[in-house]
Amino acid sequence: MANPILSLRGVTKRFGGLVAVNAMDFDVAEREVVGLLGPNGSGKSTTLNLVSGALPLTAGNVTLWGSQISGLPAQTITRKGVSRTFQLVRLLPSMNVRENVVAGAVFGHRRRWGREAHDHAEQLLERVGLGGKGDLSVGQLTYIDTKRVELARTLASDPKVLLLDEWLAGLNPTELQIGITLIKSLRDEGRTIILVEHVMDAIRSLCDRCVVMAAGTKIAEGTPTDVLSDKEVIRAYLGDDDA
Ligand SMILES: Nc1ncnc2c1ncn2[C@@H]1O[C@H](COP(=O)(O)OP(=O)(O)OP(=O)(O)O)[C@@H](O)[C@H]1O
Repeated sequence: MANPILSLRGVTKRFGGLVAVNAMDFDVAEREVVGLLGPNGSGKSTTLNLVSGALPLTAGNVTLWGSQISGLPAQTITRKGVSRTFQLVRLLPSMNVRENVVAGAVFGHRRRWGREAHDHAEQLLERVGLGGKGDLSVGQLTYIDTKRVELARTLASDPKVLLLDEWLAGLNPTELQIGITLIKSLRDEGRTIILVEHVMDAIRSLCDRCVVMAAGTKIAEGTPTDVLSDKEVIRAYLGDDDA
């Protein structure tokens, strides 16, 4: 791929005797939406953790615009423009919606304080469809709205590369459509997105390309239609007994 924004080469993570991520290689182009797929335990979240710097690599490297980011502290990687959401929404229940977003903004490449932080949080809330809800306590929010707060926090650092870890999981069909539209709009404003996702409708309508993992290893890469009809992918999802 010419000029990828993000590249993984030989990315490997061992936990004791377990190779959770095994020599993963793939590139992501600017403004591309790439789905990271695979059965439970195949190493998808760990791969996101290696890219975001939440976990150190055992081997290999990750580059952003050609310069190595693996090995840097997670906050530095965030400041360089790579930011992630978490599978379990991590909001602070003692803070209101706006304060939760401001708390997330502390790690951005530009730090903001006081009025500026407040106004920036309002813009982010507007951006994710929560305009006017900044004063609510997070306990008053619907499920999709907690996901929106999580997304607003992640957007606070204005990431070029956004890593979404099952951000659409648990949404009802109506919310899912809203969520898909929101992710598309983030791509349309110039962001590059890697998403770990199990919801096939979302994968088909969002992803330009998918990388499929099984037992830590990349087993397929291509368009959603191609990988979802790939024999090895089907076997990995169904398990050997059913193939
Ligand atoms: N901190 C850790 N210590 C030890 N083993 C871990 C750790 N994190 C993940 N693993 C193991 O690594 C493997 C890959 O896990 P990972 O969470 O990356 O898979 P996944 O594809 O994201 O799964 P899911 O779809 O269920 O979220 C699993 O066997 C898991 O038990």
